[in-house]
Amino acid sequence: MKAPSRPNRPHGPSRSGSGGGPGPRGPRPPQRPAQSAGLPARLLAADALDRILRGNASLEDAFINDQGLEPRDRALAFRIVATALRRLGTIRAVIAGMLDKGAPKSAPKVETVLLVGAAQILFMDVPDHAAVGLSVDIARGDITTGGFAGLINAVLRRLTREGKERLAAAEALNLDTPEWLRQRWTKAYGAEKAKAMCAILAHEPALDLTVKGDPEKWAEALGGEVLPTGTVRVLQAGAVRALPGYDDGDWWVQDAAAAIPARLLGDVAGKSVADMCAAPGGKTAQLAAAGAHVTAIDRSGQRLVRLKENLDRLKLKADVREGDATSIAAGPFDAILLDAPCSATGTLRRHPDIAWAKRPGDVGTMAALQAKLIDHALDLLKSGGTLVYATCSLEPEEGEDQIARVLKERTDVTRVKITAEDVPGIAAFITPQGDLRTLPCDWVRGEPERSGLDGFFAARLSKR
Ligand SMILES: C[S@@+](CC[C@H](N)C(=O)[O-])C[C@H]1O[C@@H](n2cnc3c(N)ncnc32)[C@H](O)[C@@H]1O
Repeated sequence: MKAPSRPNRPHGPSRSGSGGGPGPRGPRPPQRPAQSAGLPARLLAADALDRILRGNASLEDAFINDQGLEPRDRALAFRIVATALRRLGTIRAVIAGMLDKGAPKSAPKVETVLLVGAAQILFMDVPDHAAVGLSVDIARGDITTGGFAGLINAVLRRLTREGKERLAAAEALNLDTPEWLRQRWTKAYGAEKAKAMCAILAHEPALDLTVKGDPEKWAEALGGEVLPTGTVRVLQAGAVRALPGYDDGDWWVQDAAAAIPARLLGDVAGKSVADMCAAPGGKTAQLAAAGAHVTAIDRSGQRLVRLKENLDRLKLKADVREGDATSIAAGPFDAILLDAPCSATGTLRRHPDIAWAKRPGDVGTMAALQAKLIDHALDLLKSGGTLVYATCSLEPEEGEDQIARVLKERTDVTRVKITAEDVPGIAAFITPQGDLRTLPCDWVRGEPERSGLDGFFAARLSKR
């Protein structure tokens, strides 16, 4: 069963995977080829996955050191790792069922190589012999895993034969979303929504783009469709940088939900607007493209480098400032967008690593920081100015509860209810209180890969 990831044919090896008769631990691993065309992508995938699972790297950061790799190989490596992370609980259960003593503890990278191979065999349209053979090649090329090449070969070959039944049994256990998150979502949104959210997280999301010009034109050029909010959604066509319009700065990657908050500030042309937690700059770009004088603030210098690169590519301008938004001296501003740092549990479709990196305590830690950020943002706002607060979190402590607190504590602040007229297509996301709440399972648009959007919360406040 090769599902539910989207088809992906790597330009891979032609090796047969046959390696002679069985050895003491099962079939002998295939002979190592002189050069396998698909190997660089798998090596990068194994290295990145290892750094995520054992080095606490984020999915994004794990792919920073990929210089020199073909964009096509990089894109394939990324999809392998994202698939392995998206289905981590299930794949681990399947592998555990085939290893009496579990993966060797003395060589943790063996598990990584098995995960990389299993993700391809179970969920991607990669020929089985390529997935097995290249995993064995990775093992042989690493001193810590070389001695386990036979084991890896045997497990993965068995998986090609028995994967379907083993997958069905493991999938029934719902292991791909950590239990603490399932419980939280059930409490906040009910069992049915929580189940639907977990279900959509198993699927690779489409590529969402915010375009500078006419969305219809770009949807046609990229083979995508225009969503009700104006985002262009494309079933991913490989490397993003190779798509038409990238080099010319005609669009940028931004989830459909992430594109809504900046628009809740209304017409910002000519206004002074602070983007308080701005990097890597998706919302700064929206504000600048809408004609605002943007001050883009972020505490991370490294992330601001990316913001500047993004603005340069898009030919947009902002006053970029490195600083702590809980205390920075700036403004006052006509309007402020506070896209606050958060647990990011709304973005698991695109960042499946987050599900395994976060801990329950992170929600409270982020909520405390958000409260400080909101208070300072309000202080930097002109009287009569508008603040839009947003987080890509599904946790009420980082959304609804923040607004309830601020409205209770500050008499100089009122909620300006979000309405369906603010942004086309958002009516279904407006809460009874007049805030915005999207869930990953919203927007069912045919097959799951075309559906869904990030989980976001947004509220609009005005300072008297
Ligand atoms: C959700 S991301 C922002 C995404 C960005 N608005 C966009 O659309 O591309 C949160 C950002 O907050 C920044 N951040 C975290 N704590 C901060 C603080 N105290 N002051 C300023 N920025 C902070 C992080 O470095 C990160 O770039």
